[in-house]
Amino acid sequence: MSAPRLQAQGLRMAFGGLKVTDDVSLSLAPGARTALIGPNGAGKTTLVNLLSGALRPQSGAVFLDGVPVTRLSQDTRVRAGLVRTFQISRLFREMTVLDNVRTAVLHRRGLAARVFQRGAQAQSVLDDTHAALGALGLERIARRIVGTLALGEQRLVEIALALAMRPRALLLDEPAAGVPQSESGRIFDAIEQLPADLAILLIEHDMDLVFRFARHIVVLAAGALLVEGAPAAIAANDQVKQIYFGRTTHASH
Ligand SMILES: Nc1ncnc2c1ncn2[C@@H]1O[C@H](COP(=O)(O)OP(=O)(O)OP(=O)(O)O)[C@@H](O)[C@H]1O
Repeated sequence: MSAPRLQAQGLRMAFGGLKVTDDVSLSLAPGARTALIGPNGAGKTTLVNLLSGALRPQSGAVFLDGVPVTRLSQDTRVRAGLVRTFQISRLFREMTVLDNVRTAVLHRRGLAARVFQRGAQAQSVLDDTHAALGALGLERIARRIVGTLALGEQRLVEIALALAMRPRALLLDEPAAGVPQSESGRIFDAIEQLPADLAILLIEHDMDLVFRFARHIVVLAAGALLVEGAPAAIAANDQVKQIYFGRTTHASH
């Protein structure tokens, strides 16, 4: 059997005495559509930081296609295909959508320093740029200045940037955060169009969006993996209702 696309094994992280990641293991196959949920403070962001390399675990390991990446920097992980988007915008607001995505393509190719030189116009760079824009339906606004776009469109550009890095595993950290509900559907329409083979781990608070997206759900509580499974099983799980929603469906007798 081939290795999982993305795997975490026994990750542990504590801040002071607080166990924020408590022996967490999870596995995403190619094409996974997995959501990571849990109440505020459950440790979701910390787990994504451990997977992406923003934090080093105190113990445990992260593997990409079976290769340990635990000791690699965030940037090296990105180049290996382990890519995240951010809750906070990292876009160049004064540049066009096209130039933002092109910069990401150049970065992946290690050509970032040459962004304003002729090499940047190389056809293959433009091809990759347009492929990422097209995948998110952004060709129409490619020449617009990012700072002038609606927030929902800016979030789509962030995903295009991540896609330009040619991810094998993509960590989507609240892709619709701060976006009006009227625009969040469009973001998830775009997410549904992402390459089928890509393994995606989504952190999302909106349960409608979680259940729309996920084929598998991982529930964290107090830093530990509480339960994981198919969406229907998670929705029916009393422990999840108790800990995540603070209630159960059991009638009291
Ligand atoms: N650098 C840090 N130093 C100390 N404590 C931290 C640090 N980062 C996170 N924590 C604590 O770890 C716990 C988990 O935080 P984390 O942000 O990972 O949870 P979360 O599930 O993403 O929460 P939310 O849904 O509110 O974003 C919280 O109690 C938080 O206060």
